Amino acid sequence: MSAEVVIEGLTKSFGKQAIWRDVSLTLPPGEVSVMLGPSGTGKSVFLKSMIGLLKPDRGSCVINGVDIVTCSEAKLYETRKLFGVLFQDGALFGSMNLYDNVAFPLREHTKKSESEIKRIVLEKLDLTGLQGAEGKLPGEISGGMRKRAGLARALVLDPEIILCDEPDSGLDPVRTAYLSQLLIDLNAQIDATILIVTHNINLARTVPDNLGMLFRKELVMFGPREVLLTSDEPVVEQFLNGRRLGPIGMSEEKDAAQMAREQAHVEAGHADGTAGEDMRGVVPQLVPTPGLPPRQGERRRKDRVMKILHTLPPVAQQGIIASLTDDERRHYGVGGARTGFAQPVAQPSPRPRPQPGPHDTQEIARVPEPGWPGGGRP
Ligand SMILES: Nc1ncnc2c1ncn2[C@@H]1O[C@H](COP(=O)(O)OP(=O)(O)OP(=O)(O)O)[C@@H](O)[C@H]1O
Repeated sequence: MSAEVVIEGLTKSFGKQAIWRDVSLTLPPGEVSVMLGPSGTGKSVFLKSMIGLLKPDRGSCVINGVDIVTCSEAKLYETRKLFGVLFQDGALFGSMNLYDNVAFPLREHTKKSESEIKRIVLEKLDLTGLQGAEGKLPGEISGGMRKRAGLARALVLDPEIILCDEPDSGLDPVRTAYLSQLLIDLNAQIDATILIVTHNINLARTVPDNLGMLFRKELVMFGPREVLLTSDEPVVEQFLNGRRLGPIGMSEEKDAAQMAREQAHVEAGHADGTAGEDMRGVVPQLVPTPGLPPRQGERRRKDRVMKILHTLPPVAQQGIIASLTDDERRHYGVGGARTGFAQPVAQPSPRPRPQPGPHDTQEIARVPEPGWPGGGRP
């Protein structure tokens, strides 16, 4: 089960400090989205605003027909039950073992019997790879296990929407890779709408269907992963490449003079702190572990993205088409037969900026019809 989240004109400030303004985006049902942004751009504030823990100044956030910005306390309480939230530190109670931590929302919010609670808790611990660890205290387990326990607890009320605040923070790259796979597997199993806030470039490049970025108190972009992964937008490019060179500074945005000085420094042959490779391009997205069902959100996303394909920059279109199977290409009426596995989109250098205006009509998808080849369509 999954819900759509429609956010329009959301604006938040604390006193005179504006955090972000006029944020509008839709989290499509059952799809995985990632929100990027330098530290302090208000990503956590955004998540808290989505569940009504913080009150935005204006705008709306509509879930199943309920605007959580303006609804009554009672409606807000009801709507919050649709959410499972993984906080940065797992937010576990230190004095409770994992079993009791995971059981907590069920004991608080439902009238389920202890035997029913046991069944659910053990199922969620199993789902997150924590079987056998139920007797441990949070202080006795690793950071990765704490994250997974936080995720198990976020799942017990069968959420339609899962929010994850920096699920990778404090984890090594290998544990982060496992966690990324876990999120995709969970999405395949429960079809929840997922929003992940992260700084992790690898996770951002391989996990989500959609990517967004907050910067300069605004939502710079939000859209299909292929659009941001191939974007020329300086702040997106800088962030996804983890470069010093670009508009994002150490504490805040840079001024033009500082950017020009840094550009000259790099042009003079000095390193800018990265391995030097250009990480732009559409890399293959993670798929569910073999044996799990296909992601319904991914299937729906293909239909959705192919309908808007002609509105996207050509290089993003190319990335989307490259990821389709031959059957899918025939179904959507795009491109020729597939010659190999989806390749990262090669970027000519220097890369021309996407031009507004009509795109190659060969690459424009027709609206999909019912009757998906090979079945399995929701
Ligand atoms: N309850 C609050 N009252 C006042 N200011 C707050 C409150 N919560 C957050 N802020 C401010 O809002 C800004 C954004 O904070 P937030 O934690 O959302 O950033 P972030 O993008 O998640 O950062 P990071 O990536 O470092 O976790 C910060 O300047 C912070 O001090």
